[in-house]
Amino acid sequence: MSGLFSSGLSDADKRRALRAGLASGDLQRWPGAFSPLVAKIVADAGFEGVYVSGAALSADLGLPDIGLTTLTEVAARGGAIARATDLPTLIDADTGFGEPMSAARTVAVLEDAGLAGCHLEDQVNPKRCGHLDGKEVVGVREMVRRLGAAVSARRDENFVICARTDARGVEGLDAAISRAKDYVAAGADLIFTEALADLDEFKRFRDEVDAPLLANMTEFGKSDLFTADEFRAIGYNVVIYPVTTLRLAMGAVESGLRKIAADGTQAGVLDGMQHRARLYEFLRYADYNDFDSSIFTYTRAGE
Ligand SMILES: C[C@](O)(C(=O)O)[C@H](CC(=O)O)C(=O)O
Ligand SMILES: [Mg+2]
Repeated sequence: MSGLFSSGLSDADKRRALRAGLASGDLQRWPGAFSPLVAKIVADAGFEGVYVSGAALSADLGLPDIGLTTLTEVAARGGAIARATDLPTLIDADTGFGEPMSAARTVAVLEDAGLAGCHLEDQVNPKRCGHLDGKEVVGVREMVRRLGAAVSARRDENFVICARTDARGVEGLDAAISRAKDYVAAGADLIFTEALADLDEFKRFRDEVDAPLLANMTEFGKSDLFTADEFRAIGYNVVIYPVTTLRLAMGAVESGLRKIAADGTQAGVLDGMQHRARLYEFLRYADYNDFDSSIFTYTRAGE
């Protein structure tokens, strides 16, 4: 019955797996999961890890991604998602929810919630989506302080601290690369290269930064959509599809509801739905029934 009520692996095991994936030289593909059930489908589809997007988490609460969510909300949802599978989960911690001491507390709380790692970005507070214009970054020293505090708060040395630089769109590529080097020196385990323009820019980062690198393949943003093989060919370590599952689901929800409103029945949209039977497979309904019947196998006195 392993993994029935929570993950089948310990948090420490998942963090070790995340470290091994980063060291493997193979591309790690982490789709965003906006709910624990979505994380189960990510695992079933054969991906190496799960990502929890700040943009998707805020959108799910009906909010724009401008730093309105709290650490408590993010840790609770992220923890529930992390516990839904045996895969490691990396979560978006935005700017760390405050000043450096708050960033340190953020790491401790996310560790306690069962996450395998988080990313902190070098934007000013309140942050913006990395693919919009008009964002601002803090100075390098400020971000190094943010990272240093985060790294010092970690108790499991395998919890991954990923540093994201948003500087490409603000200060240019050279500055972004130079910041990445400073962030590695400050203890970052992974560098999130945000909103690069083309594959050559990803290559430049790969050539110049001696640390695992993460590419963000968010749709409708500043970067074209490159394939997993293109990232493998240039030696990137991780690709995320942060808001993809939310966009897929919301596209289906919106068009499905319009059709039901027009037709007066769901009959015309059944084919696009996850069947009850498939849902029960993901939820392991049968295993819960077995568990239940193995617990309640008592007989009444005299029977
Ligand atoms: C990766 C990201 O930080 C997220 O919250 O998922 C976003 C994604 C998006 O808004 O498309 C970002 O790139 O800023
Ligand atoms: Mg984000």
